[in-house]
Amino acid sequence: MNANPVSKQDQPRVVLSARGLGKDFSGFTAVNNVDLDVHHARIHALIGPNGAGKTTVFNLLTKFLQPTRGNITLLGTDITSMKPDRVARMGLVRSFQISAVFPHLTVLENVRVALQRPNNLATQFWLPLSSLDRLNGRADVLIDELGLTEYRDTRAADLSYGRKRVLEIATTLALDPEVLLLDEPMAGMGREDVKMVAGIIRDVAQHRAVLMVEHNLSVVADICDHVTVLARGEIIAEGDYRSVADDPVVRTAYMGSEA
Ligand SMILES: Nc1ncnc2c1ncn2[C@@H]1O[C@H](COP(=O)(O)OP(=O)(O)OP(=O)(O)O)[C@@H](O)[C@H]1O
Repeated sequence: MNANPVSKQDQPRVVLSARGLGKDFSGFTAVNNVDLDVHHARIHALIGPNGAGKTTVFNLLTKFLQPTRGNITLLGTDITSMKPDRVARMGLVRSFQISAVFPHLTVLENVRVALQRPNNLATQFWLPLSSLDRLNGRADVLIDELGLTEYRDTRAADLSYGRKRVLEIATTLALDPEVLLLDEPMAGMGREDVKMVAGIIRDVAQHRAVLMVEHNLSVVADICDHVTVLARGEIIAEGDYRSVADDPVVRTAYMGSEA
């Protein structure tokens, strides 16, 4: 598999897949028989009512949890028994709901710190910050890509909540992932921020796969190419948003919930 950006005309290729994925917690089956194919340059949503098993699936894919059953393949390699850090280095990176940015550093400094990691500078803490100047070029490209140029020298603490989330996505992209997992990227955001972050995710997905858990179904309808619906740990429907939203099985599963 190559890691080069692929133009939109190219056939979407599967970069992450799961087969027969399952997880039991002391006899309770939280996830069962989940098959998933995540494609390059597509946004794939994982939705479902509370307790459906979405977070557990994320934890299984990123290897924070070991599956009870099934297997997971990333870029053609079986990662079922791998440790999370190795999986992240292979290109499967998760952006956490709780922002992982340093509040007292500027946008530029935060992105530079994130860029140290793939450059193996992370252990060289004694280096002065100025020695990271050579990372400025790449940092600026990333900052520009995510629409943060005008906030380059703003401390993360002074950004709006939405921009903080974008900065957090920028630090995740510093690892140049092939697959980006976003855990409720719109959680707690106002309408304008939701619109802005949705646009950013769409841009980001031009060159990589995005799998996101999202409760905001209008965002899912707007930006997601493919939707998988989980209920009680199992897939009950999948397809484009319209087809799953019209599915009576999905409507029943969401009854009394947000749909
Ligand atoms: N470590 C655990 N031990 C026992 N049960 C667990 C554990 N983690 C999750 N569960 C159970 O597994 C089921 C699925 O939980 P999960 O958090 O994956 O759902 P979810 O779809 O992400 O829910 P939400 O939308 O509310 O975040 C729930 O019934 C939950 O209580």
